Amino acid sequence: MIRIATEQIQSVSFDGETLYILDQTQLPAVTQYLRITRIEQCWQAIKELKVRGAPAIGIAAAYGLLLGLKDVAADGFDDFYQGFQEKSEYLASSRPTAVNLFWALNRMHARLIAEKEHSVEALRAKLLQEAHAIRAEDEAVCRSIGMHGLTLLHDGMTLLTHCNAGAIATAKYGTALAPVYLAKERGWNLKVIADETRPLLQGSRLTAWELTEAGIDVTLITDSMAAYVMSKGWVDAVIVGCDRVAANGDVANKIGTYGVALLAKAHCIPFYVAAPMSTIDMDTASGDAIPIEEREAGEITNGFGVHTAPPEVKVFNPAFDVTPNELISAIITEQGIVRQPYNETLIELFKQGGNSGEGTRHVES
Ligand SMILES: CSC[C@H]1O[C@H](OP(=O)(O)O)[C@H](O)[C@@H]1O
Repeated sequence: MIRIATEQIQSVSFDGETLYILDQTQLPAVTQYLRITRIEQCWQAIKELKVRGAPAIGIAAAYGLLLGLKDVAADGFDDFYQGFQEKSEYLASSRPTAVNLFWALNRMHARLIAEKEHSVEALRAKLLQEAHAIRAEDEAVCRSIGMHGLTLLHDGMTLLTHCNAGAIATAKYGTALAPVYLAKERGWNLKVIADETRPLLQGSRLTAWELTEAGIDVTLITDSMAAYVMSKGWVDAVIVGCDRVAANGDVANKIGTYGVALLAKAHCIPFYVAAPMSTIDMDTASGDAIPIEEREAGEITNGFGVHTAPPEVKVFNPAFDVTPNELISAIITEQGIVRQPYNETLIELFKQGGNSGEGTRHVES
């Protein structure tokens, strides 16, 4: 195994010509970066979870759009805009649940419209600026989520998390794991219990890897052990990421999150969701309107190349589930922490200047 400090890792970066993506399907055994020069490669990397995690998907899509626009030979705005629409809608078809994909594409669209008086050459430069801004802001957003998250925690706590909402799912720090990284900076000793998170094992392959690399105390468990460790009193709080927060506070996150939330409720354990404002979708009223991605059967019947079920067996493989807002103790955002009633507190948050991308809805999930 190649051991490098996680702070050196950049899940997504762009040098103006090439998009570099940390291939998360190869972790933890191999740390390798994909060199992406075509929009089709970006689409495939998102679809196959080579780049994954709502913020990282949005950042990759913003850069992937720039790669696609290299194929758009346009002298005037109208031709360029048509090409932009086509490339944006193509990227929007890669995965349906993580709203950051659409938020990032909408934000690039808003910048294009705002700058429409400029030449096509200038527009390309301004869209590159916007994509870099999306990435740079995400790093600051995640650090701020970490700072706010720390106000809910104290030294010596043990947190249970599900899936991976860590540094590699974002520009840096992560969302759910941001408080863990900042706690280490502060000299605290937080412990993490990580669900392996079937079927794609983001917890064992990614969270356990990230935290081990960072020298943070992490214990890996199977998803089915979460109830037992809670019953033993070993979990002080649960903290997870999200892929889309509806306007009423319902949260779509990796499959299995809903069950963890029910377990936390049963054991009177706080259940926190770390959510960048870019993942809060005020256009979606409640969780039942969030599109849930269904993925191929092979991820379950022969995950990682090992046949563990008859190949002809029927399979249901939703990649996400929805945790009803009443199971969520608090939502941690970069602008602060909100609690029930979420249908009111989330609106207040955006009135304070949230970055929802509303009003620029151009690609729909
Ligand atoms: C910081 S977003 C992390 C979020 O995204 C993951 O989904 P996937 O691995 O399919 O991209 C998971 O739901 C995480 O909580």
